[in-house]
Amino acid sequence: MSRDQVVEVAAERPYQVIIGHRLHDRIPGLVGEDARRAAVLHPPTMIEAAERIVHALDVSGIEPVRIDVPDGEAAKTAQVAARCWSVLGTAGFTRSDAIVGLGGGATTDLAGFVAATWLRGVRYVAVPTSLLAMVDAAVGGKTGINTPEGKNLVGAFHEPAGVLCDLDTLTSLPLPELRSGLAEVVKCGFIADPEILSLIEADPAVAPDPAGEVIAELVRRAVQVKAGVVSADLREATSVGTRIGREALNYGHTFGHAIEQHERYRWRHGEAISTGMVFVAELARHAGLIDDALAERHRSILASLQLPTSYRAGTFEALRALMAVDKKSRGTTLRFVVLHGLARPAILAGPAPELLEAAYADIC
Ligand SMILES: NC(=O)c1ccc[n+]([C@@H]2O[C@H](COP(=O)([O-])OP(=O)(O)OC[C@H]3O[C@@H](n4cnc5c(N)ncnc54)[C@H](O)[C@@H]3O)[C@@H](O)[C@H]2O)c1
Ligand SMILES: O=C(O)C(=O)C[C@@H](O)[C@H](O)[C@H](O)COP(=O)(O)O
Ligand SMILES: [Zn+2]
Repeated sequence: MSRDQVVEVAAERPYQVIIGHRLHDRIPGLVGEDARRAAVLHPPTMIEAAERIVHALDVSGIEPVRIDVPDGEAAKTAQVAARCWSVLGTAGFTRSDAIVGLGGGATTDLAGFVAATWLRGVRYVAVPTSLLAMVDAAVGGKTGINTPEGKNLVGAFHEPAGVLCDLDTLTSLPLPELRSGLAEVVKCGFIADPEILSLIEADPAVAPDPAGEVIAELVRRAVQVKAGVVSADLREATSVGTRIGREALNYGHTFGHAIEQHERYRWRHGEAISTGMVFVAELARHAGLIDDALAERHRSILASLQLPTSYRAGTFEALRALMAVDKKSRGTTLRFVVLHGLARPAILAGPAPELLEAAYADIC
């Protein structure tokens, strides 16, 4: 892709997702004219990119404050958020100052949360560096941290001022992380844009190539799906009966989040969501909502990307308990995002235990 692509997000505060190359110079502009300081939160893997951003801020007359956070899921804790607040307080961050989140989805979730909570909300710029963060985590304003009881249980909706997806950064991303990001891309294919599935099925081996044309098209399409959904239902408030808004983006996540926590975050998010999508496809098949071919398409496309499609037997009770704290639950009723057909997401509330057990047996 030679030119930058721009996807507009028309939520409460409209902003752009820019997908392209060498985008870091745009950060000072997004941080805003009023900002005197900007904090750059990043994991150890992103130190060189962080230094470049720090330099760009500095020459623009914005005082940079670099905040090193732990890698991956270890960043999404109350303790790490509290350390960030402490740095901001010591540096005298005011409401006109800004936060930049540079890294994978774990970092952008934390950075967005710190921006949402510092002084009840300051400007936030997302600079996702993993495929998963570009296509999903950095777009849409869901920010948050985990608690010992579950995934993403504390958070806020806080939209970024802009999102910069610099495809050049994907060249250093390890292949398993690229594959993990593709799970969320496949999710967008099943819930809204089947052309994504066709593009991957045409040649699954080229999909994760960070320098390829296909990945650029997949990023654009997945961001477009996410932008469309969050523009219509930012706060995940549209859900009447089986009608569904933002909850559609949670496809595969009820079971997937339970796996992540059960595995103490040793599975990547996309890997857990991959198995979660196969589980929920089997659930929909047993409920008579989709046919065998559509359920099988989940397995085949995810397996072709070398993503997991199964899980250990003998863990259902533990996973069932973890699913109970999913944000889609109401009282004691589990609610799953299912398909009623390709690109027709809906809610299945309170499926019978036999259906859940049959779907679990299918993935063991
Ligand atoms: N807020 C949302 O809407 C949303 C959506 C999807 C996922 N998420 C969250 O995102 C997280 C998963 O994101 P992730 O898969 O990016 O995981 P991650 O942030 O843990 O990043 C994965 C690994 O890749 C490394 N990395 C990132 N960019 C790199 C690069 N360019 N080069 C080399 N290494 C790089 C990271 O340091 C880390 O080790 C989960 O916590 C998930 O819950 C949030
Ligand atoms: O943006 C959304 O909405 C999503 O559900 C996207 C998911 O891919 C993402 O993993 C999100 O963090 C899950 O949110 P949660 O509300 O289930 O914690
Ligand atoms: Zn996800």
